[in-house]
Amino acid sequence: MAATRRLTHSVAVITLNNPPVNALSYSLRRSIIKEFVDASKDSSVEAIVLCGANGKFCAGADIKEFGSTSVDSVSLNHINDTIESCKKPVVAAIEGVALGGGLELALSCHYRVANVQSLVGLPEVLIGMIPAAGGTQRLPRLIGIPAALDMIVRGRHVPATEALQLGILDEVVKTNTIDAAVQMAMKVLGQPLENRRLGTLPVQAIPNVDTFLDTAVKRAKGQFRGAQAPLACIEAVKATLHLPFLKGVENERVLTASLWSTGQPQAQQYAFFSEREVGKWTTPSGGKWDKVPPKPIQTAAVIGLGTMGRGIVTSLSKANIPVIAIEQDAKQLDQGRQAVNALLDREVEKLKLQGKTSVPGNGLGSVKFTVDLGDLHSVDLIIEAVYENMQLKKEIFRKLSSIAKPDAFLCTNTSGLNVDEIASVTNRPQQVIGTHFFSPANIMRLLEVVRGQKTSLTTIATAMSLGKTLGKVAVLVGNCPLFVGNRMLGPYLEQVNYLLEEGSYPEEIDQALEEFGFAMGPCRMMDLAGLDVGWRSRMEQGLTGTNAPPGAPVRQRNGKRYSPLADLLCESGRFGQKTGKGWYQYEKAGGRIAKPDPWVRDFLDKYRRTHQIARHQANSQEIQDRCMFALINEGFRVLEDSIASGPEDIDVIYNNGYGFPKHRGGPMYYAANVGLPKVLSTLENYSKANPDVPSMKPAFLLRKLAAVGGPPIKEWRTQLGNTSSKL
Ligand SMILES: CC/C=C\CC(=O)SCCNC(=O)CCNC(=O)[C@H](O)C(C)(C)COP(=O)(O)OP(=O)(O)OC[C@H]1O[C@@H](n2cnc3c(N)ncnc32)[C@H](O)[C@@H]1OP(=O)(O)O
Repeated sequence: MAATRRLTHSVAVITLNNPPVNALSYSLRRSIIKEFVDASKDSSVEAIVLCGANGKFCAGADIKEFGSTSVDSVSLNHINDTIESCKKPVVAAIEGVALGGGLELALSCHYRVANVQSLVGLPEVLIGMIPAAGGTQRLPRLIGIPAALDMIVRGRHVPATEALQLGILDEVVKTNTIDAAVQMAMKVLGQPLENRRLGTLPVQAIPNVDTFLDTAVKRAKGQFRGAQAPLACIEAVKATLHLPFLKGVENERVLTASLWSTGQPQAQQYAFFSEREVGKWTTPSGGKWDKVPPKPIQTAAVIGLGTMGRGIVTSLSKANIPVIAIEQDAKQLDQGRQAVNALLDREVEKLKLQGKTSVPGNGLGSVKFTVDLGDLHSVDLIIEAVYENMQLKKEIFRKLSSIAKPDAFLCTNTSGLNVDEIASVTNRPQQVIGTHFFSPANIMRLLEVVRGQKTSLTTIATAMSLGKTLGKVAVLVGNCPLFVGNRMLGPYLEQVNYLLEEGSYPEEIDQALEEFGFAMGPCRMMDLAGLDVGWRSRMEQGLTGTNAPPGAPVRQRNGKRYSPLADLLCESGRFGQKTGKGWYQYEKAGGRIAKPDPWVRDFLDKYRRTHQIARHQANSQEIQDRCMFALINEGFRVLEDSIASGPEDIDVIYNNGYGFPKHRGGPMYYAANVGLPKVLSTLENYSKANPDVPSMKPAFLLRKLAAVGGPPIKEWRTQLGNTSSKL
């Protein structure tokens, strides 16, 4: 971890070296300032270039050091001020990334030259912080308030070509970035530096700035639901209008301290590192992510071009993997082709915006559409994405056994069916694995990789590596009904139904959980997913419809409480958005604007009267507690069953697949934060009052952890002890 210095002509080239991303750790910062001060004093040096080792400029402050004391004696602000005030020209040579403190360092240089492939940005907001080394003060002075605010509040990684247009960069080159920076440094020798010192410049005035900022605050409140960092970012940028530079930087410090006291940065940083940890999978048999090499996937196929299949084809093509897309007849193939082509056209537009049009074939893998399964004989990996029907899936896997080449991997995109049962009909169960994509599959980041009993380590490694190639966060889970995410959703939605029965209306429940921070409340989510999906499954399980036990009480099944509300809605043709009616009404079938429906209120009121249920209108806190604690309790059971290997895995699944607010870290991190004894006692109270709701009976592991005072989440794994692992 050091900065090194060499001389090229009369230019000192200082290289940041702290693998893997040259994060600005305390020791790197110390070394930078030493090399920089030496270079500025050295009379043989006329100019200075700052660059990063291993093709990366710098990914910012070392996040691992946040919260630790005694590392602030060489602050990044001090380095930046020293660089900016240097009398010799300083040029940043940006390769790979210049993010967070990395871009702030570059902004304090007098010039910036970047490689065309590089990305710049101030993504601190994504880890619950604001840029606090002058970034909120220098960037608006360079590119104006609107463009700076957009970058800072969204934490966007901006491609070099766009950064050049915005005025962040002075030059973009295809190769030899450091040489180009040295050339730039020599070219500007002798030119005045005053107007290159961003901290000394005024910020450009914009008309109606107050209205503009108020709108930004309103938008951020709506979009980020309870996350404080986006609001603090706006506050920090606003300061450029009325505070001199140094006061603005001091304000950054105050805002950072105040953010830290909310606990949100800690939660988001936990989420950041958890996403990286889940890639480092292990299995009880000794399989490990860095010991088992994945097989390269050069070609892939997707069977079924419904909503999921279309997204998966697009995702593979985006990753430049040639895909064969299969449907069962010409009509459905044609519909699928049109839908996929529309999605791919949008991807091309995005690539154009990123200046990547020069990549051969636009950087997208080719897609061949066919109805002939025989075309799959030479592909490396096949993803079946037909609808959730075990018999249909088995029929396809039987056929694939004889068609696919012997070493091809067979994946099933199921949201909860038994992967072992599907694998059992093939001649290669060791090469069968579940790949549970989330809709829309070309956008959603989560991939649950479901390991069957016979799935080989190579198959796991290959599926996990494919997830990474597709830009997803892949989490290895065990095989049980509904896996992790959907299994936990069961008790959560059960509570939603009970709250509706007891007297809450859909919009009240959604409001409470959206206030909690969920991207979408559960009733809107059910409407979006389609209420008929659960209804069919309940019919198959014999809980409702013609298979239901004759004479069963309406609100009980097998001695447990049961809510028939969603069944009744489906029986009256209300399947959600697709039919224009569900828990809400929509402007048309397929419409997206949810409006409270008087019909639903009337239906719920009548239902309560029929079943003589006294109305209990739960407040937001009760709604949040019951739904969240039901979800968390099932999370503990998932851990007990070793379906997920740790709480981080569950949190990553919920943050990336279910719209859980990242500023709360994830459901299990939230539980640790609330305090496990409190979660336990709330569940115990509910359970005592409602013995017919077994999902709320506190999980054994929750009791065990609460009994030792609720240790920090990092220690939970050691408490898991010997479980019969499904991983
Ligand atoms: C006064 C305060 C001043 C400044 C504030 C800041 O600068 S806050 C930090 C702002 N920067 C960021 O938020 C960037 C975070 N990193 C990323 O977005 C990605 O890691 C990156 C750089 C785009 C690289 O992505 P890639 O997919 O290539 O790799 P991966 O994410 O797996 O990261 C590789 C390993 O590097 C570790 N790491 C990344 N960034 C940091 C960081 N800033 N500090 C510490 N460590 C970092 C990451 O955890 C990975 O570690 P590993 O042990 O290999 O899992």
